[in-house]
Amino acid sequence: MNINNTFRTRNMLDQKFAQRIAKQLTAAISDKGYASIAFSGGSTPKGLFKELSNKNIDWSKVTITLVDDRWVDTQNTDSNDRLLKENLLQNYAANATFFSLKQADALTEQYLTNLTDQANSFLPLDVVILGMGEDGHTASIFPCSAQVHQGLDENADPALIKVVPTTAPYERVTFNYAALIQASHLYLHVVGQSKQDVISQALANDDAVAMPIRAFLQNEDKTCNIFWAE
Ligand SMILES: O=C(O)[C@H](O)[C@@H](O)[C@H](O)[C@H](O)COP(=O)(O)O
Repeated sequence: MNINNTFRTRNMLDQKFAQRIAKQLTAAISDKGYASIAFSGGSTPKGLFKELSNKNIDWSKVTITLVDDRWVDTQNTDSNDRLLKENLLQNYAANATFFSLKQADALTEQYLTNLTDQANSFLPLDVVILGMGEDGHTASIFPCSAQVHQGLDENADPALIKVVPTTAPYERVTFNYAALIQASHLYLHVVGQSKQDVISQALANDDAVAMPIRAFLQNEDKTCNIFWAE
């Protein structure tokens, strides 16, 4: 099931979304003593990051990570790691623990096994914020990649996997569907009319391999909250 939260402006969306997330992280901390959240990269979430960084919650109890990252140096302007450090891990949120997906130079199976083992210390995530490309990819589960079935496998163990898209640059590291769908609070954050049209296309049939976002929007047991502004 999907709940649509539509806003007149991106700034209003960012403000309301940051309030909602801060409340849910605080509730998780009071419930179990800690909280974990995974953000998407790309251009959409920058305003949200800035709003959230100024929320005065107990960030020292929060682990922040990414749903995916490009396998580039963390100083590269295309690095989601860099995007998060420059825009979210500032102000109050600087006190959070950041779990980077780029912790080595070589992207090997052993690295991914070790990274998954480390991530298991904070899985399942309390909050996951997905983005979406025009092709219906989400995280780095790309329809064009040879790893799309692996990424969408609902029977897989929650894991971080390697994906090599053919329609986007860089090798990627991404949490798989099995890890992301376990989130207590699942969101899709998109802006602009073209993304709204992609969502309509995604809801028109159930072929998740063609549009991986479908696996999240059409999961019968998990509500996906769509936050959208023009
Ligand atoms: O690393 C990434 O690029 C993201 O995690 C990816 O899934 C992103 O959310 C979409 O591609 C939307 O990107 P925009 O916000 O730039 O449209």
